[in-house]
Amino acid sequence: MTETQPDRTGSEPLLELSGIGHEFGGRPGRSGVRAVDDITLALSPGETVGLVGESGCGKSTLGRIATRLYRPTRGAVRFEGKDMTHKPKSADLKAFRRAVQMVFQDPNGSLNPRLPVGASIEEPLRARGVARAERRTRLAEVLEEVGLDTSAAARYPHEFSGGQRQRLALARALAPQPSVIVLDEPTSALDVSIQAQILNLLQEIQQRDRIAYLFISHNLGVVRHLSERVAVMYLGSIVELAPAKELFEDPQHPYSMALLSSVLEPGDDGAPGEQIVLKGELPSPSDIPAGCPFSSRCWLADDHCRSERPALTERAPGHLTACHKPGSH
Ligand SMILES: Nc1ncnc2c1ncn2[C@@H]1O[C@H](COP(=O)(O)OP(=O)(O)OP(=O)(O)O)[C@@H](O)[C@H]1O
Repeated sequence: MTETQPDRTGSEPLLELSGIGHEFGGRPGRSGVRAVDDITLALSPGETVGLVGESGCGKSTLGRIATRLYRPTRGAVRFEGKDMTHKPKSADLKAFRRAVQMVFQDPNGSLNPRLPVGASIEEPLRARGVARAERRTRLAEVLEEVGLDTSAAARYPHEFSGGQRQRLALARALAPQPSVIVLDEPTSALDVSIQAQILNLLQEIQQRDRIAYLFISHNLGVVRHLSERVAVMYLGSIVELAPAKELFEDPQHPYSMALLSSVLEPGDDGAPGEQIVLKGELPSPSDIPAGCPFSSRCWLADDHCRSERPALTERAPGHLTACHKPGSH
């Protein structure tokens, strides 16, 4: 799709993904798993964009492409207007790697079990040649920012609880003073009460430092609470992108309606909303249906839907839907 993404703040987007496609295991003459298919999405300073969709729809792959942990098979990642995909200048790529960080569901991936956590948090700074004294100052600052005592730096990962370890992973991501953090299910492995603490912390940090978040989560309630905009993914594509409130109150794509029906609030009459149970299996990403990818499970689908893929189109300000029959029930 080619639409320019609406910008909440009116400022230049910080991070732009345009026409991103990604295949795993493709070989010349043989297509592989199409994990991400033609995604365009932009993040502005200080905003949170939620990314939701069933397991396997490509959320993590897109998150990894946004941080350039993966190089996309197609399309471009731009940071502050500069292309980071096709032979970027090494100074630009270095600035990008500092400014765009990722926090994973499992904090253990960011913390070396054999090193005191302070060393793991300082590591991204050391890699950039930041002097020792400055690293130490920054380490103390980020530990304080995530609500831990500076004495934590000398202890080892196994000495901390799961919630504390996620605070430490966040401290490591914050150390280089990023402007974007991709959060991939950052609280899913934690107890509910600890989840709330980490989510509050993320909000505090964002308000203070104006960091943009790409927030990947299965927890629709949390996504609604944290995000300004939400993108709904199905089989590697964005099928709907809208301001969070609008999406949750009035989803236009049948897939969004089904997905969000699990968290519907009671209607005006107090009766619970109707839950939509999708029929059929999620197709394999290596065998995406012709026409609309959702047509094989959509109760509204007709021949047109099965033959022509609907483009993601802006139908109301900031509200884009890829459906031939948006808003139909
Ligand atoms: N390294 C890989 N090699 C091959 N296929 C992969 C790889 N990583 C992901 N995939 C496939 O790409 C598709 C998208 O996976 P991805 O992990 O991005 O989805 P997801 O929406 O993040 O899922 P979940 O919510 O379960 O984390 C899936 O079909 C998955 O099996």
